[in-house]
Amino acid sequence: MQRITAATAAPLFGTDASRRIEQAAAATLPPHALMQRAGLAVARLAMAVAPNARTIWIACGPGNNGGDGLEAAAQLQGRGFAPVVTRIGDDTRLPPDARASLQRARDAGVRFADAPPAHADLVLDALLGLGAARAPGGLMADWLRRMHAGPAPVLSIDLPSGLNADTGALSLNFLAPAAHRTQDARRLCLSLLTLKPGLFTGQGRDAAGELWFDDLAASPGDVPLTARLPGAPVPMNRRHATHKGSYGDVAVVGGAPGMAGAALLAATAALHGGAGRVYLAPLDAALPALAPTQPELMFRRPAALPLEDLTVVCGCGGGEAIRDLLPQVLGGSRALVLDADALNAVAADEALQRQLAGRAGRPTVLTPHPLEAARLLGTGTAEVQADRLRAATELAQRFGATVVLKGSGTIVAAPNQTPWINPTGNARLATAGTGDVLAGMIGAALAAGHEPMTAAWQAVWTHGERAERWPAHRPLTAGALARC
Ligand SMILES: NC(=O)C1=CN([C@@H]2O[C@H](COP(=O)(O)OP(=O)(O)OC[C@H]3O[C@@H](n4cnc5c(N)ncnc54)[C@H](OP(=O)(O)O)[C@@H]3O)[C@@H](O)[C@H]2O)[C@@H](O)CC1
Ligand SMILES: Nc1ncnc2c1ncn2[C@@H]1O[C@H](COP(=O)(O)OP(=O)(O)O)[C@@H](O)[C@H]1O
Ligand SMILES: [K+]
Repeated sequence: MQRITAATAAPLFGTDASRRIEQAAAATLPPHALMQRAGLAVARLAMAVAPNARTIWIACGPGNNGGDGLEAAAQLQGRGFAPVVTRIGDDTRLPPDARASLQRARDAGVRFADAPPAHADLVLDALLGLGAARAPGGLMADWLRRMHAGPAPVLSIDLPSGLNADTGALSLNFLAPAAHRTQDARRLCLSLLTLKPGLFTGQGRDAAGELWFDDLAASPGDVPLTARLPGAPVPMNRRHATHKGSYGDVAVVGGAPGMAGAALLAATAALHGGAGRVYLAPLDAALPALAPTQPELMFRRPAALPLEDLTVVCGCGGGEAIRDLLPQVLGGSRALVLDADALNAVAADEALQRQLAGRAGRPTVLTPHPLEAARLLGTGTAEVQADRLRAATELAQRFGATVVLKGSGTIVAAPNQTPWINPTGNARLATAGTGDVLAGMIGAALAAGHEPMTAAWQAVWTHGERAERWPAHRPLTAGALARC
């Protein structure tokens, strides 16, 4: 069993892939062995979380997720704990593994109750796992809301019940409204057999909490991955015999009147991200040609940039004015990061879309937030958020570019490659300008010579990790994030 952290590199398997792995593993093992391993893993983690627990409420559902809970109940009872099991479902329809575990729990003397105990020191959510087919309702919904509103830690078995393993969409939102979050009890999830993408994106991170993994000693074999966790980037090795030209030139094009700050943030981030030289080409011609707090930045007119030598970060604070420059930028830039207003302009113009797709082969990274992604796909934000992996992959395929779909569990996708899901970052990043900082950081990584997917995930990982390291009592600003 291992704790999953930001530094964990691991394959992720969606529902179908996880089921294939489970079937292959079960075929080589004695009957019920996998569920016994699952129950033991759950019991071990439960004992570590609440070693002095007097009452452990285990809420079991009608399928094999419930079976894992029953197996854990038997294990805990045998170790001197006092689990109380409440169950939903019809005994005659229990799958064989779960039925065997029900018998073991009964044989061990586990207490079964019709209603949850009035007080529990730990709760195990074994209601639904991979088989969640619709939103929990009735008694199941009541129990889920009750366990997540209470003071006891909640350990979800395999998945928080109702969380879609593929998308991270939560069919019953049992999370307290954001303003009440300081009162949340500890939340944990022990993912079994495989790690699932939905745990890392959408509502998955909030629903799961602290994440643990046990592979039940089963190998994924040759089942294709659905996505990956990247692990921590290895810092770039700067050789002594290098110079500023070795780390590439970034030019930021953006900053229409009233929005100069966005371009300045991106340029600052590119500089602090290690670019050899950074140019700032504001769209507001009235701007002074110097940023006094950032004298390293060199100001140029957009038309004077030698695009074919540059990594261009385009769009930050670009407003409407960016549209007229896009044909040149798309056609000429050696490497390109398209953000914000540049993405909106592309979304509104089919000629620009064709030009963007025509860059295939030249490094290109698009950094939409969900609304920008929705505009590019011609759909709505809710549809994008309902399946972030699919939205990012579809955009990457459509435009032949690397796509960074921002938000909790940022997705990095590229044509015909397994997507990455970024595990770092938090809601302190929900402040104006942090996206501009990310675009600048990706620009610096591209300019240093990383291929686009690597440049993107490394910058996204680092950007999120900076927010996690930021002291809890100090608000994070985009300017500070750019200078970390
Ligand atoms: N076999 C093994 O050895 C191992 C199995 N493992 C474990 O098995 C889990 C997968 O088990 P599973 O396939 O039985 O699915 P599960 O999540 O229990 O749910 C299916 C049941 O729920 C029902 N149902 C669905 N939605 C509902 C709703 N909203 N409200 C009410 N009911 C609802 C659905 O009914 P139906 O849709 O048919 O009406 C069906 O009865 C996996 O996540 C892992 O924990 C692993 O530990 C490895 C070892
Ligand atoms: N709740 C959150 N959890 C993790 N990352 C977040 C969260 N909110 C925002 N971010 C990150 O902050 C950045 C915001 O970018 P964006 O929406 O473009 O903002 P802006 O346009 O103000 O710069 C993205 O990298 C996004 O992934
Ligand atoms: K569960």
